[in-house]
Amino acid sequence: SAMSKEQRVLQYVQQNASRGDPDSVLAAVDKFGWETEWAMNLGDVKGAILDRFVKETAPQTMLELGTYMGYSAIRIARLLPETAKFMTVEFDQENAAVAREMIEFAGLQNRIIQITSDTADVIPQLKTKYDVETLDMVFIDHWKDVYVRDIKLLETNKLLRKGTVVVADNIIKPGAPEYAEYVRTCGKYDSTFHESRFEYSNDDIDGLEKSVFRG
Ligand SMILES: Cc1ncccc1-c1cc(O)c2nc[nH]c(=O)c2c1
Ligand SMILES: [Mg+2]
Repeated sequence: SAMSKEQRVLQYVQQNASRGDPDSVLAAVDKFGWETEWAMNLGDVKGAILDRFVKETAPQTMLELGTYMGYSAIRIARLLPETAKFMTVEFDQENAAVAREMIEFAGLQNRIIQITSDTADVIPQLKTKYDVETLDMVFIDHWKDVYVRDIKLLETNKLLRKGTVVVADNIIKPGAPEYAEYVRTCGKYDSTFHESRFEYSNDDIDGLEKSVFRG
């Protein structure tokens, strides 16, 4: 059967990037996104903002909700030390399969723990099954309608500590208004909005919310 868009991006990466070179993989995905087919990767513009947050935080324990094709997982993992523990969770099996190959091509499979499951099931298991004490950083980029559900799950499962940095994509497009309202008004976070551009767009606005847990 015909390839999916995600498989077309993976093929383009395998034919145009250098194996074991994460930056060349990111560049190939972004070139495809700008020039050939739009896809919901974080992208180069918002990606540069996330890079800065990851470098500033230097997390030893990191969680990503929403792997998709693995673009942001590669973006994050390329900045982490070998000793860091980084888990990424994806519900869709087909996307997870593409991500696994993309991450392997980038040579980062030893630095990323890929979990194919529902985040609502994984979050309560992180302490027992994945030996997590607390998280230093979280990147939320799965489905806007479950952002609030999942950050509350992180809270009730005692996975956040004073200073944990939670970053969320798509605050403007498609928009996560309930999430923005929650983190900005619940009193548990110091939250800032970082305006940017929607992925592979010169015109559309989007942005990342960065919320530091007060403990
Ligand atoms: C797909 C789409 N169409 C129009 C507007 C925005 C989106 C869009 C963009 C993203 O960055 C997404 N990230 C994670 N999960 C999503 O569902 C998602 C959806
Ligand atoms: Mg997104």
